[in-house]
Amino acid sequence: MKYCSLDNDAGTLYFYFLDLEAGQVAGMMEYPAHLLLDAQGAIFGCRIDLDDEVILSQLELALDGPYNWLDGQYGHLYIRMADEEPAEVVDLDETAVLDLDAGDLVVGVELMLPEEWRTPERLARLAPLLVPFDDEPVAGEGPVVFGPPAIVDEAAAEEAVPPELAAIPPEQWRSGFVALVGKPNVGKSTLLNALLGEKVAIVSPRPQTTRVPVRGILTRPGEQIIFIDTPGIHEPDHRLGKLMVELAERTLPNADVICFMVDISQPPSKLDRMIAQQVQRARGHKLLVLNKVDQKPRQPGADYLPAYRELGEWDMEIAISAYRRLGLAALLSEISARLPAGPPLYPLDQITDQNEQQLAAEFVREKALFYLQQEVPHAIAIEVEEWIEKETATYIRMTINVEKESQKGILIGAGGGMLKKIGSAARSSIERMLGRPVFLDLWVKVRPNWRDDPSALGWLGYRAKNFL
Ligand SMILES: Nc1nc2c(ncn2[C@@H]2O[C@H](COP(=O)(O)OP(=O)(O)OP(=O)(O)O)[C@@H](O)[C@H]2O)c(=O)[nH]1
Repeated sequence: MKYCSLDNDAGTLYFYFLDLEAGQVAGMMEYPAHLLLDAQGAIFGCRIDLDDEVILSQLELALDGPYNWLDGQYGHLYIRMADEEPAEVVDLDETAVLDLDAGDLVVGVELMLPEEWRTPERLARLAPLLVPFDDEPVAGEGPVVFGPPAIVDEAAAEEAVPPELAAIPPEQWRSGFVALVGKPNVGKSTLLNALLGEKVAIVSPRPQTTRVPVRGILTRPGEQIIFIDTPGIHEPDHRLGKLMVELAERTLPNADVICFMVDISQPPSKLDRMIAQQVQRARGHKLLVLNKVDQKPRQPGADYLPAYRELGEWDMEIAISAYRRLGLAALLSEISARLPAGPPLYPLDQITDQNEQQLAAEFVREKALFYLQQEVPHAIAIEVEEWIEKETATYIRMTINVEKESQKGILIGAGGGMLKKIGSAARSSIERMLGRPVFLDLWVKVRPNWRDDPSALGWLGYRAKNFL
């Protein structure tokens, strides 16, 4: 836990897991909560009873504290000031709210605390982390007001282009394309989402998550940066892989700035060397982006920076953690300084080139990548068959294509359990995106060998011309 804060008017106790800035909370989930009390009756933490809609990777920050832990058997998340057994566990009548950022990470917890629990004695154990509650937060200065989740405001936000942007004449703008390239799994999609503050690209711990280029558009006064998150460049072993690599490579010639992303916690590999050479041949400005600085080097004490530097000539090198949002302002200002003059290329309020249906299908693939092992999630392609806006919910029917009967069995799982798990996690992400309830109907079909079948790739939308 990084801070806590008490809003006495609302009767809410906040636990924060990182330095939040206003507007960073994009979604919420609610779960039963309990207070953990010591022998003096002081609160030293809480227990939140999760279900399997919350997936482990969402809890990375919440579990970062030295005494926080997840009892996986029961889904109990403990947020604690010390490693001690509670003298008493008190049920709270109101559910706790988990605050999620745009990447679906749990960044804070809100507990509705009845007045008798808001006394200095009850809060004494939290005092070292307690900062004053501030309803006019200053960016970077600690606690924020957790306003309504972003989805509530989405419709209004979509309509309104801030007048200060609309008033800037086209000749005063700068705009350009910024390619995020690198081998699989270095954090390109995580960086895109972090820079935009919205989830437009799915992320998973498995390589080759991104299949086609995804554009994310960042518009600030006088400048529009169009980021292109590319599939990780790798040695392909089927037609889909070849297309992924081709699409990634084709973004290089037209990019004004190329961010060559590497994982600084590991030494450069053959793939890093090969991609660096391709980047060197491109005309755009070349930034060496060293991601995952938060992670310890693979060999204790090793410094891989000189080896990465040697891979080419770089305009600039920048160390970041996309995951922890470190170094992003510096990266943005380096990109910004290299943008050519030119009018905005996309509408000022557009943030991605993907529509809601494509994103919804990607959320299903993301959850499959998370829950399924080995090759199965890579053999998945998703089609949206039906999308109907009903009065109380959006009805969505999707088909999940796999390549083999055995994969179908694994995807469905015993008693349908796996499909249910994937569906329920995906539904919750889609609901957050749409800001309304969703009924998600998932079907599974076997399409033998679709990743090597040109016509199947075509009708599944994996065609080069769709992305040029
Ligand atoms: N520790 C740490 N992990 C990170 C960081 N950035 C990304 N990751 C993790 O690295 C994994 C891969 O991230 P992605 O953003 O999917 O990587 P990618 O480069 O887009 O991957 P492909 O789609 O395979 O090309 C995920 O588990 C991320 O959570 C970081 O700064 N620090």
